[in-house]
Amino acid sequence: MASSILRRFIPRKTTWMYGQRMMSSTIDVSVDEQTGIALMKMKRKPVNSLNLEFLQDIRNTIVTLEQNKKCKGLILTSDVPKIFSAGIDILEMYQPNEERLHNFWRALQDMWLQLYMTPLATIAAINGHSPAGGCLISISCDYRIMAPNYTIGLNETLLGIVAPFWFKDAMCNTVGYRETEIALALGKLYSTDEALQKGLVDEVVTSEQIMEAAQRKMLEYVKIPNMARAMSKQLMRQETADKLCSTQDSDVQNFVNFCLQDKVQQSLGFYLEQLKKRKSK
Ligand SMILES: CCCCCCCCCC/C=C\CC(=O)SCCNC(=O)CCNC(=O)[C@H](O)C(C)(C)COP(=O)(O)OP(=O)(O)OC[C@H]1O[C@@H](n2cnc3c(N)ncnc32)[C@H](O)[C@@H]1OP(=O)(O)O
Repeated sequence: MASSILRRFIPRKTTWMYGQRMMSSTIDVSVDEQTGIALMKMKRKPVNSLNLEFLQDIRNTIVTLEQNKKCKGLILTSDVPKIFSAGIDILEMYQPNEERLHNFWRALQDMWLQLYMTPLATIAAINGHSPAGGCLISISCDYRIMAPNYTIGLNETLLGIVAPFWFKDAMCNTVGYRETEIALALGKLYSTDEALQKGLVDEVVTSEQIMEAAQRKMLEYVKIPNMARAMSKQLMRQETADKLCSTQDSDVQNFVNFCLQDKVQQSLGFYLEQLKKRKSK
């Protein structure tokens, strides 16, 4: 179902398959062939930040699962305690190599298109903080369950950068225009309870219960006739995905030009320093 545009790029082969288990250095995947449910655990320490290779691994894994006739649903979670994903690896944007910067953004676009449009049912079990790119992964799933006392949101403006239009579109599709407008301007990181109240997540359960809750909800999804469920998702999402598909090259160029600006580099450097200082306090 994912359009042929989404399949233009052959992902790197860094994921190994052993029976129903797939492994890479940053991802652990198992598939329960009885239920048709796959579990993907992100494990890029220390904070599951999204660098080029990790993004390629995530996409590669989704493609492989889509090709597995027995797999119908995918639960995405983190193996890193208290952090779902810290979003983009800021070191990819700070003092970058220009060619790698191009490839990095392309990999982010491709991962997003694959996840957003996958015919698999997807549930994010958000068992830790989920800022920026972590929030994007969450809102690209069909359903979100979050554990208490964490934060989630598109906080890009706090770093002196801007969420691209497709982050904005995915957010708008989840919480609506006005809430997105406020969230983006303020770089708002929602607490779990606020996120539930605004519809950014669908359910809150304790960390101990989150996997069971995700499995339970996923069984509901995979019970629905596959094609009808996948086509209803396409109906809701294709327009948003097409907007990026038709402008991928210019979006890469805009991102690269934006990142290379002195002001943006200064902001990123300052933000990285703050992160380190916060740690030493
Ligand atoms: C015309 C317009 C064109 C369009 C332009 C587009 C512009 C770009 C758009 C970019 C889109 C998305 C952006 C992002 O995703 S940016 C990333 C945003 N993420 C964050 O702000 C999260 C920052 N991190 C934290 O808040 C915390 O680390 C945490 C996740 C809450 C975890 O806290 P912790 O106390 O458990 O761990 P901490 O000690 O802070 O971190 C451990 C080490 O990890 C480093 N680190 C944390 N986050 C990142 C990251 N995102 N990238 C790289 N490195 C990160 C941190 O510095 C520590 O490192 P060290 O051990 O000190 O070396």
